[in-house]
Amino acid sequence: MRILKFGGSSVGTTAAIRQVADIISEKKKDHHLAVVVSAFEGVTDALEDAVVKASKGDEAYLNILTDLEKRHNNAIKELVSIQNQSHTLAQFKMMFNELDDVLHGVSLTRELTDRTHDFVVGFGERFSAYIIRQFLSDTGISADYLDARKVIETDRDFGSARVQFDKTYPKICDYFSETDSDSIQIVTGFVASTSSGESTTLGRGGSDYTASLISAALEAEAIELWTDIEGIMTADPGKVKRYFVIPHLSYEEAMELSHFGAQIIYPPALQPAMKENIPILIKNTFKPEEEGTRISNQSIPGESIIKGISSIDNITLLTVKGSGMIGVTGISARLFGALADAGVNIILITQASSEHTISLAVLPAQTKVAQSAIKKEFKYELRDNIIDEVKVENDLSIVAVVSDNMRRKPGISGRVFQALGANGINVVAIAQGSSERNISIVVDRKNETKTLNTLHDAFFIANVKTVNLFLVGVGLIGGKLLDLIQQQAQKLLDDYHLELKLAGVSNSKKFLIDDEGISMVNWKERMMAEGELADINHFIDQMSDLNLSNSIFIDCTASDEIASSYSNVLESNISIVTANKKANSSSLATYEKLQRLAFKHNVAYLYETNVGAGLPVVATLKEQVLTGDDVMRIEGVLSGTLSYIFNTFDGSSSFSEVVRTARDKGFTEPDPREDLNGQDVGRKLLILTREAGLKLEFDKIDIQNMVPEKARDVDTVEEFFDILEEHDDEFTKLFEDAASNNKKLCYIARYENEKATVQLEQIGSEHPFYGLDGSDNIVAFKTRHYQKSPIVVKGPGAGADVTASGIIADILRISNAPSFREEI
Ligand SMILES: NC(=O)C1=CN([C@@H]2O[C@H](COP(=O)(O)OP(=O)(O)OC[C@H]3O[C@@H](n4cnc5c(N)ncnc54)[C@H](OP(=O)(O)O)[C@@H]3O)[C@@H](O)[C@H]2O)C=CC1
Ligand SMILES: N[C@@H](CC=O)C(=O)O
Ligand code: NA
Repeated sequence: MRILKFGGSSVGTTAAIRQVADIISEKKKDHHLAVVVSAFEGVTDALEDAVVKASKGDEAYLNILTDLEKRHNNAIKELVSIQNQSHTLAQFKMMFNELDDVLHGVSLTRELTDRTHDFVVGFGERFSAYIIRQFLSDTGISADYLDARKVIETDRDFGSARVQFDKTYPKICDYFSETDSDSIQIVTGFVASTSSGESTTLGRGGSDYTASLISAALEAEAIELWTDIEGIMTADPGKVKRYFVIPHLSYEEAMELSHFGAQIIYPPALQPAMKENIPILIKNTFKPEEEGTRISNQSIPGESIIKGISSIDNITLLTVKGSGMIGVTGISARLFGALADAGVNIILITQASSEHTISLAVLPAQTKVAQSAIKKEFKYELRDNIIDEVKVENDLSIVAVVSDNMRRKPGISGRVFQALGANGINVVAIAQGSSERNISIVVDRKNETKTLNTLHDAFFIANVKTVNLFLVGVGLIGGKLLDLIQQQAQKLLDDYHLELKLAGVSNSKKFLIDDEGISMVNWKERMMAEGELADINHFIDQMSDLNLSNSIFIDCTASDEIASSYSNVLESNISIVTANKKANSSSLATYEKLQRLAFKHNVAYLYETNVGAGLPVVATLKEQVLTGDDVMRIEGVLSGTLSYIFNTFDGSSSFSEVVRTARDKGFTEPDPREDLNGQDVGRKLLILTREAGLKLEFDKIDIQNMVPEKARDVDTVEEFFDILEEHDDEFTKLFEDAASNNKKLCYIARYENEKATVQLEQIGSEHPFYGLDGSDNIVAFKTRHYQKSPIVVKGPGAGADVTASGIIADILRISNAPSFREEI
């Protein structure tokens, strides 16, 4: 025998009922069936509303009745064959008159007892079971109507009646043994009766309870709960986009998950079935081909470590704390006793092993009651300061990670907290049941969704991890970055399960933020059409309000304004990758503050492309310093532009033409004067000295400016080029002077003995920088460990490709930084 139960939404429309009939006719080929049905969707609520209105003398209850009668009559007309319609309508009319009479009585007496209430709200199931039975018979499926009041007996505690198992089970067995086993019993869910035949109801999860009781009595092979969702999900689909259906859960896991918010089943209702080890299947009426979720004690091979992640959106944390609690027996007994007496439902408890604090989570509606119960119980301890005030923290959520498979398995909680830490999520409290089946984490309510997504990504490793990119500046470098990401997208997805999603984008005119993602192809059209006027503060506000896990802010501008907003980004627990050197080359205080903020908020602040574009210059130096080495000298050609210019300029074309070519090749700053005036190189040298642990300010660097005086203050780059042309001869002369000495020109940055200089030099063939080619950068670090032969990094140090790939490398460093994706 298999028990099928169809919930309200599965019988909500006549189309749905036809679907139910199809499922039954399919199932009956292989199994003996009994079918429990709920009231049509919304009917129980309408009955409740009607009886409450009637009890207040509100005549509107009559309208509700009329609507209910119409709805059921229409269903009969649509579903029941012509020859059986008048009979069914007549039977239905009799039931309906009974309801009408009771409500009329309630409206006259203005009195609503629990007993009457139970009687009225149970009509919905009687209506639906009756109609469905008739419909099935008409479609050739032999079916009987069973009013469960005949077989399920409860006590007389109307409103919250308890099932009398010793009476109920024999009644069910007797009834079924006497019925024709070829005929399917269509059973009213939710309703029961007392020994003297008065109607009662089974409370929350009522129809599940009916199915569960019948299955336990008949020792059924399984229960199928047919509903409008595909099963129990790994997480709430409203909060986690990449949820999926959990194929299998143990009874205990199902209970843990539903305790923490996954309200698909109501475990107490399924207790009779669980006790008998009867498997429970959750299936979708509208997608019967889907596997659904199976709840049983037999696990399936290859199950994931974590089964599901659920949450309670709004809780209050009460903390009782005080030195007087240490070593004193009976404190917690008194605390929980007092709360139980006050009817407070405690969702989570955590106690420090020092016994100094006990924290407990309750629903906000119970905060006041809980607080005053505690105050009353510990009146004297509070007066004598043995116990401090009861601390109340509002606007918190509990997120629970649930699985049997994490029992006795080390590393799970490590993985949980590593993932949370990597996303800047602060943990307010933690509890783990000794069953090790559940790790519960209390977080700020604003972080609930982020926490769910972070943990979901961290554990369901077969799934893809999404990194949300917020890109400001989509010129040469930013544009190339988007191109390269697109080119790499499939590989990153296939090999690393990594999706780089553009969640925000801005240029100097507009910005657009969309957590669903922005196409990297037509971002511009969309941003210009839908975006808001560019405003970095609004951009950052919206980005942090979204609070997406794995967010990275990328700066591909050369703007001071954007650079000065980094602290806001880091304070929002969002990592930064920047090609813009302005922040790191501003005051030392700012540089140090940003490092501190990144550390404090446990996010990354990476800027490899600040020096030598994609070349591993910053990382090399950083690692050297971390190992305890001291930097004695930094020397290098740090400008791709200037390297290109002086490697190419041989007098055959004019200097200004060579500069234009460098610009066209994408080597220069947005304004090439920043290269020629030495500022860009100065910034890079400054950044390197700071990475080396030296405390330098920009104005301490002696920089040779090669921009002709007249060209320094003109407004546009074109005007600059015009003036530069007028000075071509001066540069030709510089070249010729060097050539006559058998030397070449080289613009060198150097730090040694507390002196920092950036200047044009003549170097001979013996110099290690002499052989530089194209836009090559070279940097040599002479350190305590590398004195004789310095560490040298060399290669193309400017251009869109190398810079964009350097930015991607930083993004990947952040994305893969935590090792929680490795299978334990
Ligand atoms: N070229 C190279 O080889 C290397 C460059 N870099 C650095 O990369 C950065 C970008 O250079 P590049 O791509 O050539 O510059 P571009 O001038 O081509 O692009 C700059 C982008 O920033 C946008 N922008 C400017 N100000 C703002 C603002 N306030 N708010 C929002 N967006 C703004 C511009 O908007 P709009 O499109 O509206 O003008 C443009 O999209 C620079 O900091 C540079 O130093 C680093 C290493 C190597
Ligand atoms: N303009 C710069 C670009 C890299 O930072 C250069 O030429 O090196
Ligand atoms: Na670099």
